[in-house]
Amino acid sequence: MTLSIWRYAHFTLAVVSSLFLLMASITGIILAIDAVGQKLPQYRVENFEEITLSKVIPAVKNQFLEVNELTVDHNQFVTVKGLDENGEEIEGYIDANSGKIIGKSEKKSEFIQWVTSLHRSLFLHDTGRIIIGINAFLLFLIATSGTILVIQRQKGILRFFAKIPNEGWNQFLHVFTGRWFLLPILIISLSGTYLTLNRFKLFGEDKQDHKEISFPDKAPEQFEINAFKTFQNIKLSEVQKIEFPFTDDVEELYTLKLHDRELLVNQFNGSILSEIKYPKTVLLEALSLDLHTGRANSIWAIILGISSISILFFIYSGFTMSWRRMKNKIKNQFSADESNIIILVGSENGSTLGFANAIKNQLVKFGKKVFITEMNAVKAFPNADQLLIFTSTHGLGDAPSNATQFEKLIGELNFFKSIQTSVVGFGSTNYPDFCGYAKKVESWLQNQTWNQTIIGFHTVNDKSVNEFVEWVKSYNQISGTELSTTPAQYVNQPKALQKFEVISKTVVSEDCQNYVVTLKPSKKIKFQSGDLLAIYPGNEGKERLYSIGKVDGKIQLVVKLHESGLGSNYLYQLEVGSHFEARIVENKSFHLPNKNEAILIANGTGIAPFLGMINENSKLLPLHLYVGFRKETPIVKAFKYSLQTYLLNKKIHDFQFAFSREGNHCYVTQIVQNDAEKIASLLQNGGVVMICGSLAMYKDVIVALEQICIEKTNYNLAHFQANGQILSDCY
Ligand SMILES: Cc1cc2nc3c(=O)[nH]c(=O)nc-3n(C[C@H](O)[C@H](O)[C@H](O)COP(=O)(O)O)c2cc1C
Repeated sequence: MTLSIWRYAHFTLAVVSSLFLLMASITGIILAIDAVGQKLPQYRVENFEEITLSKVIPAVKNQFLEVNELTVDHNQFVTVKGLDENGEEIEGYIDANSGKIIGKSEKKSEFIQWVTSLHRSLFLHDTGRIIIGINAFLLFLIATSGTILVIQRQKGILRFFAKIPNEGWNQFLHVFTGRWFLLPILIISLSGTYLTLNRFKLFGEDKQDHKEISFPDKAPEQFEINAFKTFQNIKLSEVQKIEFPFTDDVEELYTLKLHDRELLVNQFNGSILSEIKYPKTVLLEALSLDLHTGRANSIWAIILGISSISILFFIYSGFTMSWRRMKNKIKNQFSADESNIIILVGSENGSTLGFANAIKNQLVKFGKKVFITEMNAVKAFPNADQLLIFTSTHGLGDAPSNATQFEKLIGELNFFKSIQTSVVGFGSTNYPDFCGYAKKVESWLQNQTWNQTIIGFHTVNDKSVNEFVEWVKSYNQISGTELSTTPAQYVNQPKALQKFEVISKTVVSEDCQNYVVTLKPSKKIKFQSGDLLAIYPGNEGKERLYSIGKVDGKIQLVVKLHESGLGSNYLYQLEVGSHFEARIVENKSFHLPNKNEAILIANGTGIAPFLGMINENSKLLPLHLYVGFRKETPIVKAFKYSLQTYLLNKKIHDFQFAFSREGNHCYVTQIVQNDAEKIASLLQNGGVVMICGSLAMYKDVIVALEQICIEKTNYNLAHFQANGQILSDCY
């Protein structure tokens, strides 16, 4: 809970100030580069730190007819203003040892002036300065709340720089840069805030005036300037500016503006006539300017520039993470009180909620009354029969922030009837206590009188969809539901889409609603038969997946046109030659193992990946295809025709068709059963069985295979499943 408060604070502050921070970072990078660039022409003298005014002032006076002022800038370059021997006005950098001009003083370019003005005040004068000042302070708060989040995440200040487990590129980037750039960002934000406050004199101004000086009527004797004690004691490095006396009038003085004080010095004997010390606010302002602009030190200027770049990274990675978190929201079609299945979710960053939502949506489609909520909202749901708990682990074996109250609440509640439960732990083996919190949840449930565990504790490492599908399969078996066991169904984050061209498409008939569509990716991409093509029809963000057969390097899909099918209608209405966007989803668990004999079992459109696998079988592995259709329609005849060609090329060893409405009047399960001996020996010799098509067919085939295993091998089907010899992609 506390974590959430800091996270909300961090996020809200970032949202409020992001546009300003974006502008301030980009202009800050430019100004940092300028600050480094300014130091490149070297007008700084070697002995800058040692040389005193008793050397510099006579040297300068020697070179010019008249000297008005001498300034020393933050680059330690000395500029003189005055008149040359010809009485011409002159302004330039000098060598402080000789007083000679060594370079022309240059004004800042218009571009840099423009950027500076945007950075400081958004061209809005005082109003702009206030806005920028507020944002500098917000940056300070963001950095502070971010530090607290890193400390909480790393479990203590002492572990601040401990290894960051890999939780995705964005999170890694955010935490990594956060730890290294925290200090410069705090300095940038505090100095920026101070400069604004000081500009509006919010710290008061206790600047003194010089005291009244009484001058003699007659000018005293002129001593040698290099003998002035005052000038001998002041180094050039202490000076900001020297204003020279205009004439040899007795009231004309040297005004020495040093870093910490201002002196009025007698031009005849060097005595100090008045001295005022600058107030602390002025000293702090100079320090803030040095720290905020990097003007005094090029290494610091480079650090400031890199820190500004890091702020851009923060904005990008922070918003990407938050978007992912928010994307997986809780939405319910049924109320808590009317629902029979309750899904409780413990999730910090939203990925577990993504898995839970995928299950909820499917169960609702199958007509179940399901309610999904966070674990902290657990209660004695009046109509609940089943409690599915999906939880991640955070900290070091701790609860995610929306599950922190669960232990207390579950200890207090009673359903007064038996409730079926199943716990799935989401975690990462990068952490010492893998799924530690989920394990605790499982043990708390075991202590409840009402608990009836229906599936043993399952874990999912690193958001692995394949591991999650194992739980889905167990759930399907126990509950009799037909939730999708296609891993890609649970992939949470759609990646960048690619363009595909429609190369050819067959037409459907009254007899046959299946059609074949061939596609070519616009750019070269890697894919293979058994992968999936995800399409997004109707711009509604809905995803539809189709099994790919790679035939002659192109994507071949076999699709059944459903009357109100979103995906099948979308693909069917695409013209040959037109383009559309989709993405390939790698489906490693349904790739043809490239050294084994294989039995391929399909019904209907499930033939698609197998046609591709056979086409690609350049190693001439012995492949046996069993496929079921209703009737021998023209499209099925075309499949048969190409299979006969593959037979001649030895790309397939044999194939059998089952027709449920004509011919041999049987289902594919039956032709599988007929070949029990062959299947048993293939499995015992390490071969694989791949199944693609409807879930109903899958269930029947699995029963048939179970029987074959028991009767004809020394093992049950689970043995071959565990060996990775039974692969499926059914829907
Ligand atoms: C700060 C932090 C601490 C974590 N601690 C653990 C842990 O102790 N044990 C574990 O198995 N996984 C740990 N994880 C991994 C997460 O549980 C895992 O990535 C999970 O899939 C995240 O789910 P969520 O996005 O729903 O929060 C941690 C992750 C983070 C970011």
